[in-house]
Amino acid sequence: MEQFQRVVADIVAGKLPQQSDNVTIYERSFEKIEGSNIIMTKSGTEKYLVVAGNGALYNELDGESVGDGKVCALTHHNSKVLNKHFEYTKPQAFGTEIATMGLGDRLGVASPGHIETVMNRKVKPILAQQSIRELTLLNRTMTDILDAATFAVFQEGYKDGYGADADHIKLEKDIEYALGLGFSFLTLDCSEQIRNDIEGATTDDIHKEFASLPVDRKEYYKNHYLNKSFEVQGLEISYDEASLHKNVLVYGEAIDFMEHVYTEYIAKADRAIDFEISIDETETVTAPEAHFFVAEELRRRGVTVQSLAPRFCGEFQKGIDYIGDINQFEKELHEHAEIAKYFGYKLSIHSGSDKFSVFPIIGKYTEGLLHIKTAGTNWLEAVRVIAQVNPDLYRRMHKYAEEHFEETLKYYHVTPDLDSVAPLAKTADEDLPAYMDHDASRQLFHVTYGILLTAKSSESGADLFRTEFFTTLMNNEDAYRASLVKHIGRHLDLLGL
Ligand SMILES: O=C(O)[C@@H](O)[C@H](O)[C@H](O)C(=O)CO
Repeated sequence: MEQFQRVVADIVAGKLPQQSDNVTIYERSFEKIEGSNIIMTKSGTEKYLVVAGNGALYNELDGESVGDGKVCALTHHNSKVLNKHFEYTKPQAFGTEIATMGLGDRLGVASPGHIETVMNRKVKPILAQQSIRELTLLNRTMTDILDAATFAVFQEGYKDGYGADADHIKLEKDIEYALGLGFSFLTLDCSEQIRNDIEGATTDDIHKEFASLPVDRKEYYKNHYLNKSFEVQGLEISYDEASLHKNVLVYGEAIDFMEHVYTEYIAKADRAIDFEISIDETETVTAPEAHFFVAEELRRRGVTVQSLAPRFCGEFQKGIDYIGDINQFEKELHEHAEIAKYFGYKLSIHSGSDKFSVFPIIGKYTEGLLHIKTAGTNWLEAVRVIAQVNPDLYRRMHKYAEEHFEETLKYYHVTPDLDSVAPLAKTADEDLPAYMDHDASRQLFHVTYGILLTAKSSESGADLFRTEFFTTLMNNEDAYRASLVKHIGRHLDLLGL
């Protein structure tokens, strides 16, 4: 810890420490608060808070004494101390007044680049966003992602607000846990309650099942929807008996679940929560009239949502551009955007990474009433950096990903043409980064992140890639930051944000 002597001496004197060969100084983090001076630093590949003085902040941070100061690891305890003393390091809800972007960070090191990307733009960052699926595949916790966001915001001196999305939550215990941790955004995944089987049912079967519903339910739906017309910005929406019965059966249980969660958790929360309904991860494409039916039912039941994610026509596969008829997509996206505006919530786009061909359409019709989610693409930019600076590591990861790809298909729906991937053995080192520009190799890495970052040697039990991956990335932090600023910046430019 001797390398911190000068840093400590400088902040004891209230001076911004000078950069040195051994210690990187994150100048925007420097804070002087009630008798304590503090700054974020990095030595080697590890980051530390360096604090001096005699205030509460100094006394409450856990760290190793160096001179008249302390050098503090980025622990959960120290994250909560920062939250206590610096309000801007805590996540917040944004409502529907400004566009928001989910910037899922599977590594816990992307947020500084994300913060730089969104500065001075018409969008707020949801820096902490990981689904239960991602957390499970990476052996990470919700606390880990909140801590990573807290330290990144402090490091960057970013005081314009960020969010934390407990993403694709299905279980009430996870809702309680996430809200208790301080998450500001809850994405309720209703895929378990949506009746995909109705899609293939015969009209007679649908009528019979509808007829079996309680009389009062049937009367309610008939009175409010049957042969009724709703006009949404020129879009005429109506429900005959067949379409009403189908929507009631497909979405009825899901809407009950949404109402329950809103009533029991969101409405009772002690702070504003951005509540998102996710019906995107289902086989059933959300027709505009189905979107309206769900939204109108939520309105009738007094449920307020800040965003809703339909399942769009075509395919929003991970890490690659839109697949489908762009003209049909434009027609339906326009209708979905008008429905969202009619009810006053943001249209949410999941798997929003890399959908460059449809971003102008999305930006045109949502007009900023938009939430767009990315995650895996930020991991792929890290893989790109590895390919650039550590070709041997890239080659070993690429080979392992190819060997284990099939295992990921139980978690993700991707259909890469792996035969189109250039043979690794025939690819020169300088051409390795180009794999991140090819759809199939992008998807190969996109969905094998968990396998790669938790892979262990069968002999020694040591991790195969993780340690070297993070060491390489932390030794090339600026390259990763620049890659994110360029790639996510391209997303926002095309969205008009
Ligand atoms: O991979 C995941 O589970 C998440 O990134 C999830 O897909 C997220 O909701 C998303 O859509 C990010 O693009």
